[in-house]
Amino acid sequence: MKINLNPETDPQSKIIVAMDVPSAAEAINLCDRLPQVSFWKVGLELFIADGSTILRELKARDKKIFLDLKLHDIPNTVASACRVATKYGADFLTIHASGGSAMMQAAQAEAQGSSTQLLAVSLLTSISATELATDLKVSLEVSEYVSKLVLLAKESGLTGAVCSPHEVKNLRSQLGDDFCFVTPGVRPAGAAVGDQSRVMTPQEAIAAGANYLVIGRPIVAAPDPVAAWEKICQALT
Ligand SMILES: O=C(O)c1cc(=O)[nH]c(=O)n1[C@@H]1O[C@H](COP(=O)(O)O)[C@@H](O)[C@H]1O
Repeated sequence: MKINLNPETDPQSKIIVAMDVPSAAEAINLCDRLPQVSFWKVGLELFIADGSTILRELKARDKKIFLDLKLHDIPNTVASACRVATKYGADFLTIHASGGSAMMQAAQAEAQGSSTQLLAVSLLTSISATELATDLKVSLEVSEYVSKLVLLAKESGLTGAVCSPHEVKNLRSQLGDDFCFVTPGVRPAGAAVGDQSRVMTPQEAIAAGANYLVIGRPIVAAPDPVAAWEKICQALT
């Protein structure tokens, strides 16, 4: 486990591009079209299709890797999965905070001493305040619920979390500068929001205190991914 707080000032280094494509061949093509991207996220679709291939290729290209497996199971199962997943040498690996403290502690015990930092996923950025209340039957406000999950992650020994940019400012003031916040739910002005609910622009997310932004479709599904990437970088400088 290391605390990856991204002290670099270069705004490009704060963007993690989500490789949400169905095969290693497509992922490698994307990676080679965007050599400026230093940090890539491998999610469930790609990992299930071709996980070990793409992780090996990203390592060979000296890229940073966010392995987004969102593990959520009983403590023993998640700990065992973490033991195996950390062998890939990714920089970040996700588990769900809602799995509870015992699960997070067991996972952290496995990640400790590896080069992989665990991130606790709080409330998915696709979930709106209405869904939280009506579908999930949670009576707390979104910000309060996310705070509780992130504080539980910190108490369980984790040093980073995933949440929407909307919750970062408040959490940053509670947890200080030593905690790593990674925020999906990022949309450049005018981009399609799609299935995301709690979104902000890249500039707003950085201003709110995010260490890293996760951006997928606004780059990967753009007609010209290189132009989309450059436009986002320009907006951040
Ligand atoms: O853990 C994540 O990365 C994640 C957590 C979350 O709450 N919301 C969320 O969108 N993500 C991921 O971030 C990426 C966002 O992609 P776009 O909505 O296309 O920008 C996807 O790969 C999601 O799986």
